[in-house]
Amino acid sequence: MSNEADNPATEAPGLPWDVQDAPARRATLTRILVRIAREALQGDDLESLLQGICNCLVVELPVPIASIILLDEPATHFVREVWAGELMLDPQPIATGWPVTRGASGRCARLGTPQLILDVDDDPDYIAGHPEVRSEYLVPIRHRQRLHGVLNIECTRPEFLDAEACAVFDAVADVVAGAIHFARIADELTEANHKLERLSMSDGLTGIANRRRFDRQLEADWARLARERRPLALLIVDADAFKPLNDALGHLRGDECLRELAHLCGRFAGDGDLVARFGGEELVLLLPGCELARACAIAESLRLAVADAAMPHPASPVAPHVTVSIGVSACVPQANVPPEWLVATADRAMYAAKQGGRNQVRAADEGVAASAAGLSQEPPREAAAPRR
Ligand SMILES: Nc1nc2c(ncn2[C@@H]2O[C@H](COP(=O)(O)OP(=O)(O)OP(=O)(O)O)[C@@H](O)[C@H]2O)c(=O)[nH]1
Repeated sequence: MSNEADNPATEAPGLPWDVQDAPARRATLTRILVRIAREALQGDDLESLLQGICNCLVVELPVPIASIILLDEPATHFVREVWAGELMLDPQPIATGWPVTRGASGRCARLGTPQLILDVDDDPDYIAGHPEVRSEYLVPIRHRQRLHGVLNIECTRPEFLDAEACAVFDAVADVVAGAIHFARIADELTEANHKLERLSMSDGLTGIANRRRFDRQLEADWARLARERRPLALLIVDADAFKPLNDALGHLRGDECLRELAHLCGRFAGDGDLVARFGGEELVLLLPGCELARACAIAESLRLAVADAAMPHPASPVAPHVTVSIGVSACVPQANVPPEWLVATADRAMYAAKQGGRNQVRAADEGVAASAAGLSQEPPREAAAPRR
């Protein structure tokens, strides 16, 4: 439920309404329509737009309560109410979900037709919201086939709800329906954009981050850790003899193997770390705050975990199961060195692991063995050229 504390409508109940003065009535109703159309076109967001419409109705007409009650998607419950005026009913029921089996508003939603109640005392479904209300008009807010809610107008003067006034409220409900429809389209577009953004950052085969996401994360972590003067480590994990695996067992089995490798890598990534598919059969782990010795230990544990998974590889020159070669690099980033330095050095280490016979971990800096901790943690002033 929504109502602004400083809502002008609550201070200005309906203006005098002369039933005899037809031209004046018509002028007022026309003015309302124009104002409401303007509100619908210019509202910043749906909530303030609906509030503006309710305020307008209460300020201009002998209407102590005007509300717009919105339905959930299957149209079985009212879930939100925007109102103006002097509502004396506890707003809580709507906030917790008001079924359409209750009240005159519920009847309007169920039947999908306007409900004109000329004497609220005679209506078995009417639930009092204000002691002076004598009549009520409820209009479904519908855009094409979709029912969005109900416009509720409560009056102190029964004669006010004549055919002309009801026709104006029907038009108001149409304007509200259009505004809700376009606001929901805008919400759906925003959601679709977020989904696209997520998709454009993930790898379709394995579901982990893709190269684009890795590049962004590397750049961001590099800049942040340069400021914090903390290390950043990178593991490049390359499946051994993957072409022979594909040739022997088929590409689908190769795909499955990549998914399993991605899953295994994920087991070694903590909060703030990133596992990504770098390309082809190469995966990467980016480990902010991690020094070379610890990164090498993680790489060794990962290598053993892959061996333990015992994925069959009948064509491997290394073992009867799938194995990986891992290159590790780590440094305290420097702002004047590009982050590609980390990739290039880890890549060279991975290449050294391949040259050394595969199924092993090598650390950066001339392919020194993984167990050799305490390597230089400072990147050179100029980035080494990437291998590819
Ligand atoms: N099934 C499958 N295979 C892929 C995918 N991406 C790349 N590959 C294959 O991975 C293989 C990589 O082969 P190479 O670069 O020659 O390396 P390798 O056979 O793994 O040999 P080493 O790396 O030297 O151990 C190629 O045959 C690619 O077709 C993928 O998404 N699915």
